[in-house]
Amino acid sequence: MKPVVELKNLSKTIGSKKIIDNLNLSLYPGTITGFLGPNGAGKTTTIRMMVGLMKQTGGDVVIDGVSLRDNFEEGLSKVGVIVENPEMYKFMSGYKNLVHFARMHKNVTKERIDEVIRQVGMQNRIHEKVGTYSLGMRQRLGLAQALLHRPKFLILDEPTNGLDPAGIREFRTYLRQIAETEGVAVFVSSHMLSEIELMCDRIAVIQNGKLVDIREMSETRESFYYIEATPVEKAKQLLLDEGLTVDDFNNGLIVNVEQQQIPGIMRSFIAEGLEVFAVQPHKKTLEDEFLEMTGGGQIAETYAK
Ligand SMILES: Nc1ncnc2c1ncn2[C@@H]1O[C@H](COP(=O)(O)OP(=O)(O)OP(=O)(O)O)[C@@H](O)[C@H]1O
Repeated sequence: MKPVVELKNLSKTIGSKKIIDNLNLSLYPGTITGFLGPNGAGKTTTIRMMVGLMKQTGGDVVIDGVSLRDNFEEGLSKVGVIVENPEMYKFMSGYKNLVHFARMHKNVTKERIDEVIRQVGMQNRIHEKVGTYSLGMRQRLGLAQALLHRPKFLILDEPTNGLDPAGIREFRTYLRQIAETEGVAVFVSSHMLSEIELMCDRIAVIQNGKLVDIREMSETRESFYYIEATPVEKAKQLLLDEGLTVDDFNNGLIVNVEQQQIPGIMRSFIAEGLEVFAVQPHKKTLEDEFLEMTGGGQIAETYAK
């Protein structure tokens, strides 16, 4: 599939500090890519360069074949942006706001305005004043606004900040439908790993200005089991002797092992006089994986918020 957006050796140096270091990343139509990284990793700087708010010191951003370095305005005309709290006129209806924003672009028809309203499920409330909308509705109106000019690429920075779980779910559902029907490449930066896990098809992880991982969410994760047996030290040693990777977890152990190996392990435990209390599959969350990729530590605290 041809990418809609390509970051090509994108770099940003401020003073003597390399904040973004040769970033290469492609985003594809109809695909939602999450952008993760600990505080200070360089997400905001990358996004600012992708939407033309900051100039790169090296490399390029290419959107639908158009280089931001060479054809800045044409490239930017293909981008739709949603920031945390979209600016709306509260005293005007949602509809009038959209009409107002439509004037900022060429060729946005009345039919297109009606279409984006349907896409975000706002038909019933669109003629009411924005001041009466919930945060979730304002966010969806922001999404409609960003879509007016049929962007090829939609970028969302912390899109669900402040939304309640129902609002988050609604936003996610609409975003998914829009990515598919409009064929836009979506790029979402968020601190909420559980949300990224539900919303995205793939994730890109940045740390110290470098891309450290890109992976598909559908990629099968490795198989882990939680095993609780006493004495735990003896159990751990037996597993290590088998050449398995073992971590302490609560009162037991997390073991990287395939299901078919479990009966053999249980037989050896019993032969060695161990008492087994629990054996159950252990699903690693994106958070577990993220902390492993980026080294945990202070990052764990950052993400515990
Ligand atoms: N104008 C600047 N001058 C010097 N350093 C800067 C400047 N802007 C950003 N930085 C540094 O660049 C690094 C990346 O910052 P950036 O805001 O892009 O990170 P981030 O991943 O968005 O972090 P957060 O999750 O905290 O928002 C940080 O170390 C920051 O201190």
